[in-house]
Amino acid sequence: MSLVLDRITLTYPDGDGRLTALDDVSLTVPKGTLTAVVGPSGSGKSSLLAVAATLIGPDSGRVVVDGTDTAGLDRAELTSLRRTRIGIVFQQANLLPSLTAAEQLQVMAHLDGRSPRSALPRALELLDAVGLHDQAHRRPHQLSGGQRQRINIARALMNDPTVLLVDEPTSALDHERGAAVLELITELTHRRATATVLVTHDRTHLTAVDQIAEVHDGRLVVPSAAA
Ligand SMILES: Nc1ncnc2c1ncn2[C@@H]1O[C@H](COP(=O)(O)OP(=O)(O)OP(=O)(O)O)[C@@H](O)[C@H]1O
Repeated sequence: MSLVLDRITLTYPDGDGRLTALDDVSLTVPKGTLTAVVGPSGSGKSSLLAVAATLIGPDSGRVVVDGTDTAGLDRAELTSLRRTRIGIVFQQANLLPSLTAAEQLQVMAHLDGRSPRSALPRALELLDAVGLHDQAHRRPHQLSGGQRQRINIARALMNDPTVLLVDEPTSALDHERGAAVLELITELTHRRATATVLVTHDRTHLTAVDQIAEVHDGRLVVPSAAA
């Protein structure tokens, strides 16, 4: 099992009291499978992703990434775990305007203390995997929204993560491009054997997911096998 959320409770300060964003949530995502997290606005989807990414520590419960219980790790170890085992795709691509597509990916290696030059072959391989091998030299303003989102996905895979967390990747895309990006995420999940969690409020493209986790008011309603 690559990602296990075990009885997670998360609260935020709310006036004099606390707001419960996640209430006893348990979810297991095996390698090579895709779990969609769906639910209305404010139900707790982003909170669940942030806890899975170890960006927020829960009030209680365990987050286990690739067999490692993250509760036992200090800040530096958590940073290292995030860099090496967890790929995160945020809603907006947040690409650096002055860098080419290949350089956006090479930066990830640089952050990890490796030389960008040595990371070029992997960057090109991943750009190829997301169908952008002929766009490696282009900068963000020369690319479409769908292409930018593909770079965003390729960048998250740069350090070969076991867990891939994706937040609303299709929200800035039209229907066709959204479907293509979801197809790509599904294919990469299988090919690269990542445990992938995809947060979305849009159920239209969810035909190929392995599991749908529905969140309502911070509770997981039905973790069920997808049709
Ligand atoms: N930093 C915060 N401080 C206080 N409350 C927060 C914070 N972040 C989220 N919340 C609250 O926690 C609950 C869950 O929010 P969350 O962002 O996880 O929902 P969501 O399902 O991702 O919503 P959306 O689909 O609108 O992005 C909401 O009631 C929200 O107002």
